[in-house]
Amino acid sequence: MIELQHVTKLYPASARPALDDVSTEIDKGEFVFLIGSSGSGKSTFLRLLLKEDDPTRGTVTVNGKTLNTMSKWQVPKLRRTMGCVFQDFRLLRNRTVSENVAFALEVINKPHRTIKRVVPEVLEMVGLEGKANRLPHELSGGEQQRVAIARAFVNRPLVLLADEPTGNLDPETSEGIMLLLERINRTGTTVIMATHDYHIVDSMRRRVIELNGGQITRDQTRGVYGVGR
Ligand SMILES: Nc1ncnc2c1ncn2[C@@H]1O[C@H](COP(=O)(O)OP(=O)(O)OP(=O)(O)O)[C@@H](O)[C@H]1O
Repeated sequence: MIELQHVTKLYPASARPALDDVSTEIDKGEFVFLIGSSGSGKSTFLRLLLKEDDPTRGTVTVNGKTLNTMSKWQVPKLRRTMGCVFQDFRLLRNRTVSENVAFALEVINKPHRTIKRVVPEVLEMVGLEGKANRLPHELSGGEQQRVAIARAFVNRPLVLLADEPTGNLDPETSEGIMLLLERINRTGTTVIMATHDYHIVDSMRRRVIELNGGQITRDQTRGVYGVGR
C-alpha cells in the first residue's frame, strides 16, 4: 500500500541528503515505528508520503498511486485517505473539541447530518464524550492529543501518520495514547509513527524502521528501540 523505491531527498542548500536511496514497503494494516536520531530523516519520510514535498530521485507510491506524477488537483484526494497527528497537537484554539473534529469533515463537504452523527461517535471512541464543548486550553495535553487523533481518524483514513505524538506527554498519558493508536490500527488503518520514545517502542514490539543519516539501517518485525540510545 505504501512503497518507496530508491528515494533520495535533497533540500536546497544542504550538502547531505535528508533521505538517501531509501527503499521500503509498508502493507495495509501494519503498525510501523520510524526511529532514528534527530535529523535522520523521519519527518521528511512522512512529508513525502503526504506529498508535502517531492523526492529528488526515486518514486513514492501510496495506495497504488505514484505521487511523483500526481497532479496538484489530486493531492487533496490523496490527503483525505491519510490522517495526521503531531507532537504539538495543532488544534484550532478558538474552536471547541467537537468543532475541531467537525472541521475535518466540513472541509471535505460532508453533509451536516453525517457530521452530527459521526463526531460524538469518534469523541466517545477517544474517551472525550463529556468534553465536547471545551476549548483546547481547557484540556490536558493528553486530552488535546486525543482530540487531534479523533480529528485525524474521523474520516476513517487508510493511513494514520503520527510524528512524535507522545513527545509532549508524560509516560502514563503516552500509554493511553498508544492504546488508542493500537485500537485504530486494529480497525485496519495502517499506522506509521515517528518517535524517540524507546519505552513505547520496546513495550509494543511492532515493526521498527531505523533511519540513520537518511538511510534505512534496520528494518525489524517486532523490533525494539535498540542499543544506541
Ligand atoms: N525544509 C528543509 N530545508 C532544508 N533542510 C531540511 C529541511 N527539512 C529538513 N531538513 C534537513 O533534513 C534532514 C532530515 O530532517 P528531518 O526533519 O526529516 O529529520 P527527523 O529525523 O524528523 O528529525 P527530528 O527527530 O529532529 O524531528 C536534517 O538534516 C534537516 O536539517
